[in-house]
Amino acid sequence: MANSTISMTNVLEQPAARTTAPRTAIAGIGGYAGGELARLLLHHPRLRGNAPTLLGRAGEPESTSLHYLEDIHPQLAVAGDQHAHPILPFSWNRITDTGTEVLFLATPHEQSREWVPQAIERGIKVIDLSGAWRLQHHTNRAVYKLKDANADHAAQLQQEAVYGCPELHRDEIRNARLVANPGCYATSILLALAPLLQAELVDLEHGIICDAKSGVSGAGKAPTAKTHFMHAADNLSAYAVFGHRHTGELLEQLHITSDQIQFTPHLLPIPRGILSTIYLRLKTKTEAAAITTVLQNFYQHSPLVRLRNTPHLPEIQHIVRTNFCDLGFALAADGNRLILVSCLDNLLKGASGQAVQNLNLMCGWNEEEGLL
Ligand SMILES: NC(=O)C1=CN([C@@H]2O[C@H](COP(=O)(O)OP(=O)(O)OC[C@H]3O[C@@H](n4cnc5c(N)ncnc54)[C@H](OP(=O)(O)O)[C@@H]3O)[C@@H](O)[C@H]2O)C=CC1
Ligand SMILES: CC(=O)N[C@@H](CCC(=O)OP(=O)(O)O)C(=O)O
Repeated sequence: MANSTISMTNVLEQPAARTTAPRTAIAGIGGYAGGELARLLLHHPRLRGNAPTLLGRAGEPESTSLHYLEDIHPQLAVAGDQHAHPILPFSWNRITDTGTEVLFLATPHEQSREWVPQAIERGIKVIDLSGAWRLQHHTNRAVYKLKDANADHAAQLQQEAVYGCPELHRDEIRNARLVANPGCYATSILLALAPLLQAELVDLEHGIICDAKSGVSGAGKAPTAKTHFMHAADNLSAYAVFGHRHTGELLEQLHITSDQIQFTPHLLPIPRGILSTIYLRLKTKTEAAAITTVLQNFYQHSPLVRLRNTPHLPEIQHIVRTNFCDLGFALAADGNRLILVSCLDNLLKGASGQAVQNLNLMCGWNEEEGLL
């Protein structure tokens, strides 16, 4: 996909909407993203009476005490029923016995890399929230140090994997067997930049700077020295400078080179939310109204992208616990220097909400169903 052909796959042929909902399953249910996925699927209007199968790690003994969703994610408890949603150990027999048609993997990259081929072999579609299948170029993927049991099969599947950003790849997602859900930072930056690059407005000679900040849940539930309260609280720190693994997603999806973009993530002392501030120069002096028109046209059929009217800019408090990405911009008086601000909830539009948006597309439903 060249810059000039970043697709606005908005209103092209839709497959017939499924009238019967697919059976779904979630692996990695104990994690932050898995918990949000469970919440969204349990309340999805198309999945009433058709709850997802909730899966823990493989081989867990059936008798451990944490066997109900309510135990791990008490916010999802049902009044009067402490055992509404059992969690089962992951097993392929269980997945096939329950008739699972779509498997969500909210698991670490290495585990997703291993399980995706096994699911596809069984005729099960996968929406993978990890980074395992997002990158087509092996040089970009090398950062994950992934190992494949069958390298040829993995290479074929890799080519088939669709990058699950609905605003960029709607049509491909509708017909996909394997959707690689985007990274959270990558989603926020891609949604801001794609319209302007498609319109060929950006002066790439001057380069683009992406200064992004994320809440701590982006790092998952296992605490580390960096995410420990004593390090993260009352603090703001840059990390993975010139080396964050989402850079590859930006390069591949925007068709730019590493010398044309600099991306620095920061850890914000809040639980969730990402704010990306993106600095660039335009090729020619441009009116703010022209930028607005480019964004409005690009997102006219994208119900989960909200454009803020200049001079208002997106803020984390307006997107937390929503499935939206909010976009806004400010143009300098010279008509040349542009600052874009993009904001989303890393666990929702940056992960689980986007995964459900992809499920909706795969089922021929409106992409915002269950997400507003
Ligand atoms: N957090 C975020 O903002 C985002 C996360 N993602 C991606 O989504 C995925 C899940 O992230 P997140 O929820 O934050 O991570 P968490 O660390 O919070 O949860 C990971 C889950 O995976 C389970 N798990 C770990 N190892 C295995 C294994 N070998 N087999 C089966 N299950 C395993 C854990 O089990 P247990 O409960 O037993 O520990 C846990 O339930 C990751 O790939 C992450 O990169 C993507 C976008 C944003
Ligand atoms: C704050 C924080 O640590 N954020 C995570 C990104 C979360 C994300 O999008 O995850 P994946 O690409 O792993 O799926 C990080 O920078 O590694």
